[in-house]
Amino acid sequence: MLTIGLTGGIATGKSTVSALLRQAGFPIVDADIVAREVVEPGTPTLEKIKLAFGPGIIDNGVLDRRKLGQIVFEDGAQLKKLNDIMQPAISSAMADKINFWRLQNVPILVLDVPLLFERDYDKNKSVDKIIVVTASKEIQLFRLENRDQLSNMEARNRVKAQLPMSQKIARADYVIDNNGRIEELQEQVTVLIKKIKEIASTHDAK
Ligand SMILES: CC(C)(COP(=O)(O)OP(=O)(O)OC[C@H]1O[C@@H](n2cnc3c(N)ncnc32)[C@H](O)[C@@H]1O)[C@@H](O)C(=O)NCCC(=O)NCCS
Ligand SMILES: Nc1ncnc2c1ncn2[C@@H]1O[C@H](COP(=O)(O)OP(=O)(O)OP(=O)(O)O)[C@@H](O)[C@H]1O
Repeated sequence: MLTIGLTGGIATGKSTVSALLRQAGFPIVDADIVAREVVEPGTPTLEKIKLAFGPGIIDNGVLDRRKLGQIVFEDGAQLKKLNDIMQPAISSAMADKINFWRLQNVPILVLDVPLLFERDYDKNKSVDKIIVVTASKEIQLFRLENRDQLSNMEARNRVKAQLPMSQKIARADYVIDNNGRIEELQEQVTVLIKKIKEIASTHDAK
């Protein structure tokens, strides 16, 4: 199985690329979805978050993501506290999902992981090739503010919580430039899909 890591800066367009790869028939494991699943009502991870951040963070049994986001992205110590709780649960659920697809004998698997480098997916041989989706800081902030209804400062804090884009680009096998129109993004993804299929056809079964 050829495992492709898909990452980039926040709001640079990973989910948009991921949707195109899914349309091409590639199975996807999405770390943002996993991160939501592990805090569903009644989970032990949600209970830990309640203990750490107080009962006000839960509304009718459901995690108040907006409130928690406001707390953690403006205070590094709070973000670390959340990461320490979430990381083991996310990493174990990710491993289960990857294993599921391995057992299905799929030739290609895409891991959509915003924090791929921050969580060392590149170091422990979890991925064979890495795609980084990039956009200028201005475009990134503009898309983030609009998509998540954040102030400029809130958006900047979220960008700052991740490894700088230049370091992600330096560690990429393929870089997708998403500064332009969606059509231009689609063209780059089409070329990449062809390349990935070629590599998968010669990749050793693992
Ligand atoms: C703080 C939370 C509740 C805010 O929820 P919200 O719905 O506003 O954002 P969402 O989860 O959709 O994440 C949006 C983007 O924020 C970035 N992001 C999320 N968590 C983190 C983090 N811990 N550090 C840096 N960036 C992060 C990612 O680029 C992600 O794609 C949520 O992001 C969360 O639970 N984060 C911790 C879990 C985690 O590490 N997720 C990333 C998986 S790789
Ligand atoms: N080429 C583009 N032109 C205009 N808008 C775009 C383009 N690409 C993506 N967008 C929009 O920008 C926003 C961010 O894109 P997307 O959600 O795909 O980013 P992401 O990298 O997955 O973000 P996150 O890190 O938060 O998961 C979305 O609202 C999306 O519709």
